[in-house]
Amino acid sequence: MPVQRRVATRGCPVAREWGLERWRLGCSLFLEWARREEEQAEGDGVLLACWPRGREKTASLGTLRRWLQPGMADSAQAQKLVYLVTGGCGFLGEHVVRMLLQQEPRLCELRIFDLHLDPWLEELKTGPVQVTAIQGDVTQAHEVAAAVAGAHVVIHTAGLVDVFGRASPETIHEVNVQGTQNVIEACVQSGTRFLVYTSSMEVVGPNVKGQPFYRGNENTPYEAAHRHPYPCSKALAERLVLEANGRKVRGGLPLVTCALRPTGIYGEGHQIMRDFYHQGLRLGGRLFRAIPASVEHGRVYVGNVAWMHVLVARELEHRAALMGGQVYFCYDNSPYKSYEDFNMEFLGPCGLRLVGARPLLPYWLLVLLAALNALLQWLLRPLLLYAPLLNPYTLAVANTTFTVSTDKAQRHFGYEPLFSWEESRTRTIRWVQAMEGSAQ
Ligand SMILES: NC(=O)c1ccc[n+]([C@@H]2O[C@H](COP(=O)([O-])OP(=O)(O)OC[C@H]3O[C@@H](n4cnc5c(N)ncnc54)[C@H](O)[C@@H]3O)[C@@H](O)[C@H]2O)c1
Ligand SMILES: CC(C)CCC[C@@H](C)[C@H]1CC[C@H]2[C@@H]3[C@H](O)C=C4C[C@@H](O)CC[C@]4(C)[C@H]3CC[C@]12C
Repeated sequence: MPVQRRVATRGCPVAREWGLERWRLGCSLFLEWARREEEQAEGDGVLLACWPRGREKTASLGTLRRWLQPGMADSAQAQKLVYLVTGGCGFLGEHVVRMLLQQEPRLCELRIFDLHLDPWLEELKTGPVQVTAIQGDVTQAHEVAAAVAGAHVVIHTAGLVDVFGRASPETIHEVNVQGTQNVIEACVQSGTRFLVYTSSMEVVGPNVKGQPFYRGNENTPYEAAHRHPYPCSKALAERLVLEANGRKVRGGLPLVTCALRPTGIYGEGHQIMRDFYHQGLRLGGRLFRAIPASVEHGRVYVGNVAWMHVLVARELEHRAALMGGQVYFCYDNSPYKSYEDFNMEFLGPCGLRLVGARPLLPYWLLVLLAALNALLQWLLRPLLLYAPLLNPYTLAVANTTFTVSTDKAQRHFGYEPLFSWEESRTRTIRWVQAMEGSAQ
C-alpha cells in the first residue's frame, strides 16, 4: 500500500485567494505548489483535499493535473517543450520519436540526434511539431552541446549495442560511457533539467557466473559482475547518469535523471528477429532449438518501452524527489518464455518451425562452437570481420534465466503498458510478414 498524505489545499495561496473555479486560471501556480507538497511527502503518493470548505474532494496529484490540464492547454500558460532524442534513428529511438509525437501534447520541437539520419524523418517534418534532424556523434562534446542547448528534456538512447565483437571494446566504451558523460555535461552547461537514460537489463545480468535472475525486481539482490565490454559500458554509463542527479545546472536548478532498464526488446524493426527469420528461410523454413525451453528470457515490446520513456520524461518534472536518481526495469505483459520459443510467437505464424522439443546439440558442443567462433573472429580480424550470432557471451546470455517482475514504474509514475501482449504480438507478426512480402 503506498503511503499517502492528506494535504489541505487551504494552505495553497492560490486556493485561499480564489474560489475553486478560478483555480483554473492559476493552475500552473497551484500545480507547482502541489508538486512541492508531494515532494515533501514520504512514500509513493499524496492525496489532496480540495477547498473550498463544504465542497471538499480528494484527488491524487495525477487526477488534479488531468483536471487542470485542459485549462492549461487553452491558456497562455501552456508550456511548450523542446525534447532531444539521441539515437533517434535506431530501433528503439524511432519508436520513442513517434511515441512522443503522438503522446506528448506539450511538445513544440523535437530534435533527433543520430550518427546516421534516416529518410523516414522527412515525413515527420510536415506535422505541427517542429522536427529537427541533427546528424552528430555523441563522442563529440561540442556536437552534443549544440544539440542540447535550449532543450527541456533529453532522452538518451544512443548507444553502441554490440555483443558480437563487431566494434572494439575501446569504441564501445567511448560511445556508451564518454558519450553519456558528454550528454550529462551538455545538460549541466545549457541548463537542461531532465535526462532520461536508456540503460539495459545487462547492467544487472546475466552475470559472468551465469546465475539465474528469476522474475526479480529493482531490489532483488544479484551479483552484477561483468567482463564483456557492452554490459560493462552500460553499467558505467548508468552510474554516471544516476550520480548526476541533483547536480546544479546552469541557472542553479537541480538536474533530475533516471535510468530505464529494458530486457530484450522486440517488435517492428528488431534486427536480430530479422536475422533469425532470414536464417530460418535459408534452412527451408526451420530453426533448430539450441537452448532448453525451461530457460526464461525477459522480453518487452518496443512500443511499451517507448511509452515508458515518454511517461518518465513527462513525470520527472512533477515527481523529481521520488523519481530522480532511480532505475526502472522496462516491463509489460509479454509472456515468460525461452528466447527461441518467444521468437516463434512471431516467426511461427510466418511459416517457420522450431525443430526439437529439446536442444539438438549437447550444451558442451555449443560451448565449443562458441569458443571456436571467438577464436576465428580473433584470427580473421586482420583480414575480415567475422561476427556470428553465437559466441561465448551470447550463448551465456541466451542460456541463463533472466526475467523481471516488478510494479515500480506503475507505483512511481503510473505506468501501464500501452500495448497488450496480443497487440504487441499482432504488430510484430505483421511487420515480419511485410518483410516477407518485400523479400519476394
Ligand atoms: N535492443 C535491445 O534489446 C535493448 C535492450 C536494452 C537496452 N537497449 C538500449 O537501448 C538503446 C537503443 O538500442 P537499439 O536496440 O535501438 O540500438 P540501435 O543500434 O538500433 O540504436 C542505437 C542508435 O544509436 C545511434 N548511435 C550509435 N553510436 C552513436 C554515436 N556515436 N553518436 C550518435 N548516435 C549514435 C545509432 O546510429 C542508432 O541509431 C541502447 O542504448 C541500448 O543499449 C537495447
Ligand atoms: C545460442 C544462440 C542459438 C542464440 C543466440 C541468441 C542471442 C544472439 C541473443 C539471446 C539474448 C539476446 C540479448 C538479450 O535479449 C538482451 C540484450 C540486452 C540489450 O541491452 C542488448 C541486446 C541483448 C544483449 C540481446 C543480444 C542478443 C542475444 C544475446
